[in-house]
Amino acid sequence: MANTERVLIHPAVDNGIRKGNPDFSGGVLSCHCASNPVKLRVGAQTAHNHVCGCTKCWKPDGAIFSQVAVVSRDAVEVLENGDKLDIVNAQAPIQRYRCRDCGVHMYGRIENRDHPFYGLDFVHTELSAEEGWSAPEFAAFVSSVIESGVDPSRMDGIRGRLRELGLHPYDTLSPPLMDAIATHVAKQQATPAPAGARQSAPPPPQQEPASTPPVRESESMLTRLLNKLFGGGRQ
Ligand SMILES: N[C@@H](CCC(=O)N[C@@H](CS)C(=O)NCC(=O)O)C(=O)O
Ligand SMILES: [Zn+2]
Repeated sequence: MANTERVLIHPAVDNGIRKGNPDFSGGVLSCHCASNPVKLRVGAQTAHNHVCGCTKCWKPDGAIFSQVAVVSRDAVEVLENGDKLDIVNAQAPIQRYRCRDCGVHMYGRIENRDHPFYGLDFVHTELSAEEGWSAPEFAAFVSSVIESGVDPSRMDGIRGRLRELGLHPYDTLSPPLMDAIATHVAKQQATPAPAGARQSAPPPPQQEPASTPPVRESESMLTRLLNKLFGGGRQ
């Protein structure tokens, strides 16, 4: 059993996860500036809150993970000091708006209408004083923390701590979100499913190795899907 003592994930979850309030209807997020903070109204409850280990999502000082949720873009409104916002990377699938003074990311927006998550903005609800925001449900892009400098030898402890907290660790997104993405991409491409995939029952065991899809082919399909969604140059 890996030692999960002193493994810090994110301040919002390290002391246990607070339940969300289903009747909660939003609040105001502020950046970390002591004067003239950027303020953002998020006028609805968030969904799919999770911790993310990727290098792109904003993390508070000392945290290995970010905490990030989605909300309809219609519910997001910059209230004050919006002139301090810069886009971190205008080419990224998610355009993250950051306060140029304190570095806090206020929201991430997708402008590509073909993206499966178009219409949803990404927000860090810990930036709000209100309580009742949807609780984090899982951990995404866990292996990616290594890209931020975490020693690979710590991964068992980190995954163990996430499980203790009830945040199942995934190296991309959770299965429901990956399924939603794949469904969107399949509809967009209108690719006819292979005959075997259309069967409702599993096909009988194959005798001929040649009838199994070649590994390289299925790898490249997955790679194309991941690149389309998250950008980057996966091989
Ligand atoms: N291993 C990469 C993963 C980056 C990644 O794909 N992040 C996901 C989760 S936030 C994404 O949707 N990225 C799109 C973007 O950053 O615009 C990293 O850590 O930088
Ligand atoms: Zn992320």
